[in-house]
Amino acid sequence: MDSMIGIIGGSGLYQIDGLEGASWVKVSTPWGKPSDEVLVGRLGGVAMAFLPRHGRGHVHAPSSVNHRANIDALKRLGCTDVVALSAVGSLREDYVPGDFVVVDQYIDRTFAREKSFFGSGCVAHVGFSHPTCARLSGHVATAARAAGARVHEGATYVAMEGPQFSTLAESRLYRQWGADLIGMTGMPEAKLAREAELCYACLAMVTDFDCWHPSHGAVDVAQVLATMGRNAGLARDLVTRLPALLGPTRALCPQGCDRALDHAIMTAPAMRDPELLAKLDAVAGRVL
Ligand SMILES: CSC[C@H]1O[C@H](OP(=O)(O)O)[C@H](O)[C@@H]1O
Ligand SMILES: Nc1ncnc2[nH]cnc12
Repeated sequence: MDSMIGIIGGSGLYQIDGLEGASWVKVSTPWGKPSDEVLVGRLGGVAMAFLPRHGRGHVHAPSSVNHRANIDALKRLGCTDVVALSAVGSLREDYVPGDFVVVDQYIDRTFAREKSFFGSGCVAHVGFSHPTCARLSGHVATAARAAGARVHEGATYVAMEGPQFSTLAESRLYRQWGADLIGMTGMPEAKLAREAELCYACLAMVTDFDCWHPSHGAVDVAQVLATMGRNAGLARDLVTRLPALLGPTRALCPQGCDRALDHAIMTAPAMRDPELLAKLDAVAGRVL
């Protein structure tokens, strides 16, 4: 199968450079509008698609990002792999602003978002014990190191609703839970990518110490933007290294991300809602 790499850019990363034949493409989805048009092109012989999560100019708040439309649009364009870039606060002493961290677990504290493509009329339960793709995450770590970043592999990301930053009590609680990083957008993006059978990896860029650290002031947007400003070049550089690592064609995912729906759908074929099935054409067409 041909590879196509989708990149979701987070706060401070609203475009990438170097795509050959690049153009912004409007993608319609049955789930509404994606955050923006998608920048589609090729790099090193591999197709790539870039979508800024908050839209160019940062117009969508964390709770109003249409993650279903974003993931559907990338799947519909033919993406096989999705790399999500995210600004995060660190909940650990040893993950400092400027570090890059490959996420491998999540705690979902969001509550005001659509979290599934499925529902009444077509019920599905995908496995999610390992929410990211280990193969893709490995390539992302390699690319980030090659670009010169300090990289940590394996971290738990707590996704909060926002848009306000956390209270001190919450920040301390998340540390006690064993969370390493905090952000507002990792969920339900990762859940939806799994439902859409996409290999998904998240590279988090530490911008601050949230508010728990006794020797650092509480996070504010100025801090996040200042760190992102220093890191955006690194982020763009590592993205250009991914095609050579993934290659133009791709073997089946060893972890089965690309077959997540094989045994997930519960609703009897005769009882499925044709309207919902039509909306699931890109996400679940393989098994419906
Ligand atoms: C500008 S700080 C809060 C904002 O930054 C992060 O966004 P993203 O994950 O898209 O990089 C965080 O989740 C909040 O949305
Ligand atoms: N401290 C923090 N909390 C939530 N989201 C963030 N994004 C960047 N820093 C953050």
